[in-house]
Amino acid sequence: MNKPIIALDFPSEIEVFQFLNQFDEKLFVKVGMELFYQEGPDIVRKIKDLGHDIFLDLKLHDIPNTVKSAMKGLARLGVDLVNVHAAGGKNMMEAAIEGLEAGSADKRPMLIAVTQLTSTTEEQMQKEQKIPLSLLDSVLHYAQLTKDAGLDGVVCSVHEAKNIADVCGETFLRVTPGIRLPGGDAHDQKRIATPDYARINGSSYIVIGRAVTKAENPVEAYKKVCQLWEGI
Ligand SMILES: O=c1ccn([C@@H]2O[C@H](COP(=O)(O)O)[C@@H](O)[C@H]2O)c(=O)[nH]1
Repeated sequence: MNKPIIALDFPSEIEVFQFLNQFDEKLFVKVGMELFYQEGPDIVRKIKDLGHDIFLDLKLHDIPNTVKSAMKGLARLGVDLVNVHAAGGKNMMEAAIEGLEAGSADKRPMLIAVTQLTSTTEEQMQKEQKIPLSLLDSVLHYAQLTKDAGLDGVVCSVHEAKNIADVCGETFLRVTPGIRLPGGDAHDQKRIATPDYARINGSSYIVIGRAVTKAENPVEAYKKVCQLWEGI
Protein backbone atom coordinates (compact mmCIF):
# COMPACT_ATOMS: atom_id res chain seq x y z
CA MET A 1 0.00 0.00 0.00
CA ASN A 2 1.43 3.43 -0.92
CA LYS A 3 1.97 5.80 2.00
CA PRO A 4 -0.62 8.57 2.42
CA ILE A 5 0.75 11.88 1.11
CA ILE A 6 0.62 14.61 3.75
CA ALA A 7 0.07 18.14 2.42
CA LEU A 8 2.52 20.47 4.18
CA ASP A 9 0.39 23.57 3.71
CA PHE A 10 2.30 25.74 6.16
CA PRO A 11 3.34 29.39 5.84
CA SER A 12 7.03 28.87 6.57
CA GLU A 13 9.72 26.28 7.27
CA ILE A 14 9.45 26.73 11.05
CA GLU A 15 6.00 25.14 11.11
CA VAL A 16 7.12 22.44 8.66
CA PHE A 17 9.97 21.22 10.87
CA GLN A 18 7.86 21.51 14.04
CA PHE A 19 5.39 19.21 12.32
CA LEU A 20 7.90 16.75 10.86
CA ASN A 21 9.86 16.48 14.13
CA GLN A 22 6.86 14.83 15.79
CA PHE A 23 7.22 11.76 13.54
CA ASP A 24 9.81 9.02 13.93
CA GLU A 25 9.27 7.59 10.45
CA LYS A 26 9.90 8.70 6.88
CA LEU A 27 6.83 10.22 5.29
CA PHE A 28 5.56 11.01 1.80
CA VAL A 29 4.85 14.74 1.94
CA LYS A 30 3.46 17.32 -0.46
CA VAL A 31 4.98 20.74 -0.90
CA GLY A 32 2.43 23.06 -2.47
CA MET A 33 2.26 26.66 -3.59
CA GLU A 34 1.91 28.22 -0.13
CA LEU A 35 5.18 26.80 1.17
CA PHE A 36 7.15 26.81 -2.09
CA TYR A 37 6.38 30.43 -2.95
CA GLN A 38 7.40 31.49 0.54
CA GLU A 39 10.53 29.40 1.08
CA GLY A 40 11.65 28.60 -2.48
CA PRO A 41 13.45 25.47 -3.72
CA ASP A 42 15.59 25.22 -0.55
CA ILE A 43 12.65 23.87 1.44
CA VAL A 44 12.45 20.93 -0.97
CA ARG A 45 16.17 20.18 -0.54
CA LYS A 46 15.90 20.39 3.26
CA ILE A 47 12.93 18.02 3.46
CA LYS A 48 14.61 15.65 1.01
CA ASP A 49 17.78 15.66 3.17
CA LEU A 50 15.66 14.31 6.04
CA GLY A 51 14.79 11.31 3.88
CA HIS A 52 11.13 12.04 3.12
CA ASP A 53 9.58 11.49 -0.33
CA ILE A 54 8.20 14.64 -1.95
CA PHE A 55 5.27 15.44 -4.20
CA LEU A 56 5.92 18.96 -5.50
CA ASP A 57 2.40 20.19 -6.23
CA LEU A 58 2.85 23.34 -8.33
CA LYS A 59 0.23 22.43 -10.99
CA LEU A 60 2.07 23.93 -13.95
CA HIS A 61 -0.16 25.35 -16.71
CA ASP A 62 1.54 27.47 -19.39
CA ILE A 63 2.78 27.26 -22.96
CA PRO A 64 4.74 24.07 -23.72
CA ASN A 65 8.17 25.72 -23.91
CA THR A 66 7.77 27.42 -20.52
CA VAL A 67 6.54 24.24 -18.85
CA LYS A 68 9.39 22.23 -20.38
CA SER A 69 12.02 24.65 -19.01
CA ALA A 70 10.37 24.83 -15.59
CA MET A 71 10.16 21.03 -15.36
CA LYS A 72 13.86 20.74 -16.18
CA GLY A 73 14.59 22.81 -13.07
CA LEU A 74 12.12 20.92 -10.87
CA ALA A 75 13.65 17.58 -11.89
CA ARG A 76 17.01 18.80 -10.63
CA LEU A 77 15.49 19.19 -7.14
CA GLY A 78 15.21 15.40 -6.93
CA VAL A 79 11.49 15.34 -6.15
CA ASP A 80 9.52 12.12 -6.55
CA LEU A 81 6.26 13.37 -8.03
CA VAL A 82 5.27 16.59 -9.87
CA ASN A 83 2.18 17.79 -11.70
CA VAL A 84 0.60 19.96 -14.37
CA HIS A 85 -2.98 20.88 -15.26
CA ALA A 86 -4.38 18.58 -17.97
CA ALA A 87 -6.27 21.63 -19.28
CA GLY A 88 -2.90 22.86 -20.55
CA GLY A 89 -3.24 20.30 -23.33
CA LYS A 90 -1.42 17.32 -24.79
CA ASN A 91 1.50 19.29 -26.26
CA MET A 92 2.12 20.95 -22.93
CA MET A 93 2.07 17.63 -21.09
CA GLU A 94 4.48 16.06 -23.61
CA ALA A 95 6.77 19.06 -23.16
CA ALA A 96 6.62 18.57 -19.38
CA ILE A 97 7.93 15.01 -19.80
CA GLU A 98 10.72 16.22 -22.10
CA GLY A 99 11.74 18.81 -19.50
CA LEU A 100 11.74 16.26 -16.68
CA GLU A 101 13.82 13.84 -18.70
CA ALA A 102 16.31 16.55 -19.62
CA GLY A 103 16.68 17.61 -15.98
CA SER A 104 16.92 14.14 -14.44
CA ALA A 105 20.30 12.52 -13.89
CA ASP A 106 18.68 9.12 -13.49
CA LYS A 107 14.99 8.15 -13.37
CA ARG A 108 12.64 11.10 -13.94
CA PRO A 109 10.07 12.00 -11.26
CA MET A 110 6.56 10.66 -11.77
CA LEU A 111 4.33 13.16 -13.57
CA ILE A 112 0.58 13.45 -13.13
CA ALA A 113 -2.05 15.92 -14.34
CA VAL A 114 -4.90 17.59 -12.47
CA THR A 115 -8.25 16.73 -14.07
CA GLN A 116 -10.89 18.69 -12.16
CA LEU A 117 -9.92 20.12 -8.77
CA THR A 118 -11.56 18.40 -5.81
CA SER A 119 -12.97 21.81 -4.81
CA THR A 120 -15.03 21.91 -8.04
CA THR A 121 -18.64 20.74 -8.32
CA GLU A 122 -20.31 19.62 -11.52
CA GLU A 123 -22.55 22.72 -11.48
CA GLN A 124 -19.57 25.05 -11.13
CA MET A 125 -17.68 23.27 -13.90
CA GLN A 126 -20.61 23.51 -16.30
CA LYS A 127 -21.44 27.15 -15.48
CA GLU A 128 -17.98 28.64 -14.98
CA GLN A 129 -15.79 26.54 -17.27
CA LYS A 130 -18.62 26.11 -19.81
CA ILE A 131 -17.88 22.39 -20.11
CA PRO A 132 -21.15 20.73 -21.27
CA LEU A 133 -20.33 17.33 -19.77
CA SER A 134 -20.93 15.51 -16.52
CA LEU A 135 -18.05 16.01 -14.11
CA LEU A 136 -17.15 12.33 -14.45
CA ASP A 137 -16.97 12.58 -18.26
CA SER A 138 -14.79 15.68 -18.04
CA VAL A 139 -12.43 13.91 -15.62
CA LEU A 140 -12.35 10.81 -17.85
CA HIS A 141 -11.65 12.96 -20.92
CA TYR A 142 -8.70 14.65 -19.16
CA ALA A 143 -7.47 11.28 -17.87
CA GLN A 144 -7.44 9.82 -21.39
CA LEU A 145 -5.66 12.93 -22.74
CA THR A 146 -3.10 12.61 -19.95
CA LYS A 147 -2.52 8.96 -20.72
CA ASP A 148 -2.18 9.71 -24.45
CA ALA A 149 0.48 12.30 -23.60
CA GLY A 150 2.46 9.60 -21.78
CA LEU A 151 2.10 10.79 -18.18
CA ASP A 152 1.96 8.42 -15.20
CA GLY A 153 -1.49 9.32 -13.91
CA VAL A 154 -3.88 11.99 -12.72
CA VAL A 155 -5.10 13.96 -9.74
CA CYS A 156 -8.82 13.34 -9.32
CA SER A 157 -11.28 12.74 -6.51
CA VAL A 158 -11.90 9.32 -5.01
CA HIS A 159 -15.30 9.32 -6.71
CA GLU A 160 -13.76 9.07 -10.18
CA ALA A 161 -10.82 6.79 -9.33
CA LYS A 162 -12.41 3.44 -10.17
CA ASN A 163 -13.79 4.70 -13.50
CA ILE A 164 -10.35 6.01 -14.46
CA ALA A 165 -8.76 2.65 -13.65
CA ASP A 166 -11.37 0.95 -15.87
CA VAL A 167 -10.63 3.28 -18.80
CA CYS A 168 -6.89 3.95 -18.42
CA GLY A 169 -5.74 0.78 -16.69
CA GLU A 170 -4.78 -0.19 -13.17
CA THR A 171 -1.16 1.02 -13.45
CA PHE A 172 -2.24 4.57 -14.41
CA LEU A 173 -2.05 6.45 -11.09
CA ARG A 174 -5.10 7.98 -9.38
CA VAL A 175 -3.83 10.47 -6.79
CA THR A 176 -6.76 11.65 -4.71
CA PRO A 177 -6.90 14.72 -2.44
CA GLY A 178 -10.12 15.71 -0.64
CA ILE A 179 -9.56 13.06 2.03
CA ARG A 180 -11.23 13.46 5.40
CA LEU A 181 -11.46 11.33 8.53
CA PRO A 182 -15.04 10.15 9.20
CA GLY A 183 -17.20 13.15 10.20
CA GLY A 184 -14.41 15.63 9.43
CA ASP A 185 -14.99 19.19 8.20
CA ALA A 186 -14.94 19.43 4.37
CA HIS A 187 -13.58 23.02 4.48
CA ASP A 188 -13.36 24.25 0.85
CA GLN A 189 -13.35 20.76 -0.66
CA LYS A 190 -16.43 19.50 -2.54
CA ARG A 191 -15.65 15.93 -3.63
CA ILE A 192 -14.44 14.36 -0.40
CA ALA A 193 -14.07 10.80 0.88
CA THR A 194 -12.61 8.88 3.81
CA PRO A 195 -9.34 6.86 3.51
CA ASP A 196 -11.17 3.52 3.65
CA TYR A 197 -13.55 4.57 0.89
CA ALA A 198 -10.50 5.68 -1.14
CA ARG A 199 -9.00 2.20 -0.80
CA ILE A 200 -12.23 0.51 -1.85
CA ASN A 201 -12.84 2.92 -4.72
CA GLY A 202 -9.47 2.60 -6.46
CA SER A 203 -7.16 5.41 -5.29
CA SER A 204 -3.45 4.72 -5.82
CA TYR A 205 -2.37 7.47 -3.41
CA ILE A 206 -4.40 9.59 -1.00
CA VAL A 207 -3.45 13.21 -0.23
CA ILE A 208 -4.45 14.57 3.16
CA GLY A 209 -3.66 17.95 4.68
CA ARG A 210 -5.66 19.74 7.34
CA ALA A 211 -7.19 16.58 8.88
CA VAL A 212 -3.64 15.70 9.98
CA THR A 213 -1.69 18.97 10.11
CA LYS A 214 -4.37 20.81 12.11
CA ALA A 215 -5.26 17.88 14.36
CA GLU A 216 -4.68 18.21 18.09
CA ASN A 217 -2.40 15.17 17.81
CA PRO A 218 -1.08 14.96 14.22
CA VAL A 219 0.77 11.67 14.80
CA GLU A 220 -2.41 10.00 16.10
CA ALA A 221 -4.45 11.46 13.23
CA TYR A 222 -1.88 10.17 10.71
CA LYS A 223 -1.99 6.70 12.32
CA LYS A 224 -5.78 6.68 12.04
CA VAL A 225 -5.53 7.65 8.36
CA CYS A 226 -3.03 4.80 7.75
CA GLN A 227 -5.24 2.26 9.53
CA LEU A 228 -8.30 3.18 7.47
CA TRP A 229 -6.30 3.40 4.23
CA GLU A 230 -4.63 0.03 4.79
CA GLY A 231 -7.84 -1.58 6.10
CA ILE A 232 -6.39 -2.73 9.41
O1 LIG B 1 -7.70 18.71 -6.94
C1 LIG B 1 -6.89 19.00 -6.03
C2 LIG B 1 -5.54 19.17 -6.25
C3 LIG B 1 -4.73 19.45 -5.20
N1 LIG B 1 -5.20 19.60 -3.94
C4 LIG B 1 -4.26 19.88 -2.84
O2 LIG B 1 -4.32 18.83 -1.86
C5 LIG B 1 -4.28 19.36 -0.55
C6 LIG B 1 -5.54 18.99 0.19
O3 LIG B 1 -5.51 19.56 1.46
P1 LIG B 1 -6.68 19.31 2.55
O4 LIG B 1 -6.28 20.17 3.70
O5 LIG B 1 -6.65 17.84 2.89
O6 LIG B 1 -7.97 19.74 1.94
C7 LIG B 1 -4.06 20.87 -0.69
O7 LIG B 1 -2.70 21.11 -0.58
C8 LIG B 1 -4.54 21.18 -2.11
O8 LIG B 1 -3.78 22.24 -2.67
C9 LIG B 1 -6.54 19.44 -3.73
O9 LIG B 1 -7.02 19.57 -2.59
N2 LIG B 1 -7.35 19.14 -4.76
